[in-house]
Amino acid sequence: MARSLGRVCLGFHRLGALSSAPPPPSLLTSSRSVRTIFAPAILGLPSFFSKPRDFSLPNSSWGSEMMRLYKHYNSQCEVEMEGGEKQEGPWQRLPSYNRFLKYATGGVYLSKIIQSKARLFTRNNRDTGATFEYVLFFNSEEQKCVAIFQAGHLLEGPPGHVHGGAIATMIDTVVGAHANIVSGPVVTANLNINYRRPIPLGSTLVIESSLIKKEGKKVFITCKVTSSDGSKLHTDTTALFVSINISHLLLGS
Ligand SMILES: CCCCCCCC/C=C\CCCCCCCC(=O)SCCNC(=O)CCNC(=O)[C@H](O)C(C)(C)COP(=O)(O)OP(=O)(O)OC[C@H]1O[C@@H](n2cnc3c(N)ncnc32)[C@H](O)[C@@H]1OP(=O)(O)O
Repeated sequence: MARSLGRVCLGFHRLGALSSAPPPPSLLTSSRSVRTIFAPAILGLPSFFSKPRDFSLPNSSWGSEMMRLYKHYNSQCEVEMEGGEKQEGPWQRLPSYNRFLKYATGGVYLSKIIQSKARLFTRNNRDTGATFEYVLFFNSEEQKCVAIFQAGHLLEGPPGHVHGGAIATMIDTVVGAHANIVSGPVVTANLNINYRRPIPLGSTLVIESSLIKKEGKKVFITCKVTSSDGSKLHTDTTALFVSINISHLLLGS
């Protein structure tokens, strides 16, 4: 698949955090790169706006495995050419904010308080390291998405181990981001997870998704959760996403 296609932006995270009106649908499926779309000049924003926090950057709760894997993929986001010139590498780190679209209501009545306080489920804990610590990378040539995930102590299900719903949340996040990059706005229609081995709390995991096929409105993706060294398979998943019209989320149908 053409590389430019994979350089699809998730720029509306940023837009949603800063703008007072929903971005035009054309921006949501733009094929411009994350780096390009995030430039304040393109958004027409004055430079005095403070940047919203990007949760996918390292913080003090990240353990050595999390940091090792982060550096491994991050170092491949930009490569140095002969002569010292820098170029985009095979991987792209996807920034992550805690709200995509500030004024999306899903087409139903939401009170002003709910609208203003709504936050992305996986990015809503102020106690860093307690729940979902993760960073996503995308490789457009290989059509793969990889998340490095450190499972915090508040995600307990079976004693000492991660709750299956928390694992499903992370899988949905990775395959959802992947499907969105491939196809624009989508929702999960089916998520089929085989839980093979329990995951100890505090573990660092690699979640890797691969595109199987696109068929009209449908996107089929598979996903594996493994230990950080790849030696243990914790889950394998097949997922189906279906394209939606973004205006349904913004305005209702
Ligand atoms: C969300 C907006 C996008 C923003 C994403 C930003 C990404 C940012 C990056 C990262 C961060 C986080 C990322 C998180 C991601 C999380 C995603 C979620 O959790 S989404 C919430 C849970 N999902 C729902 O609530 C869906 C509820 N269901 C529906 O809305 C509908 O049922 C829908 C749209 C899935 C299907 O609606 P119909 O059935 O009216 O659509 P028809 O056009 O008839 O179906 C299209 C094709 O799909 C098949 N299909 C539909 N549902 C199926 C199913 N469950 N199993 C098998 N096939 C199914 C149908 O048979 C049809 O196939 P044929 O074209 O005829 O071949």
